[in-house]
Amino acid sequence: MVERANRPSALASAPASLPPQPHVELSKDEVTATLPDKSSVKILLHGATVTSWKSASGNENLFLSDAAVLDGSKPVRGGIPVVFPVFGPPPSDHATSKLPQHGFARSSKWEFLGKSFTESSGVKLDFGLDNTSLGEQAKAQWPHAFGLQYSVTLSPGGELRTMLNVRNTGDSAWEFQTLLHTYFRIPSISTTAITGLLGTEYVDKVLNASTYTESKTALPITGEVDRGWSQGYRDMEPVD
Ligand SMILES: O=P(O)(O)OC[C@H]1O[C@@H](O)[C@H](O)[C@@H](O)[C@@H]1O
Repeated sequence: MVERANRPSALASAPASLPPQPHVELSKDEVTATLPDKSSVKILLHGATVTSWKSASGNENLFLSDAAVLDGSKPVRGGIPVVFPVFGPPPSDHATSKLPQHGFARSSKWEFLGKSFTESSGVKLDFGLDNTSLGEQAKAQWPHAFGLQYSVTLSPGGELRTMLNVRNTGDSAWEFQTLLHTYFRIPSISTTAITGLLGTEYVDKVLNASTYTESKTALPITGEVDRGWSQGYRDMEPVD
């Protein structure tokens, strides 16, 4: 055998093992992703509702009612319901008027479009819903062509990002409202207050839907509160 002058050197040996990867599990009804640091997220295909978001310590960040129904027969009470194409009860003189409160996205079965690993060693889970996959009732109540893509990204350290992309895939314009209606879990309601609302106007649904101006720097929650703040929030954050 003749020895070649420019014989390629042997490839550097592959690392013994890859660093730990995010683990994604898909069942008939839900998708669960767990990162190597043990932070995790769980999404029900019904409504693409995030029902659990845990930090690496195992701490749950979302509230899910003990009475929540997860079999697809009702919207989920808790987690992050996706509100589309109308928020609240639809106005009677609007194209959404026949829809149920908060629209149909939270009551529809979404498709899991796939997972991708992010540069920061996190994982992005994509879900889709379009008019062709809606139930007959919803199609009749809101006959527009649309495509929704909802991305839920979990990053090391347990940071969660959610992004909803709305496309009009038809020929005529339509109006919509949307909201990621997040239910945060808090350690104790009696030690929680909301800051950043001083001077802003709100509609109080508990008090005949009248409009008021917030007069407190830190708003404690001492009873039932159901309010919609229509102005921009200023550094709003719950404190305890
Ligand atoms: O009971 P639903 O339809 O899930 O809505 C939950 C809540 O949604 C909020 O946006 C409304 O202000 C509340 O009045 C309502 O209770």
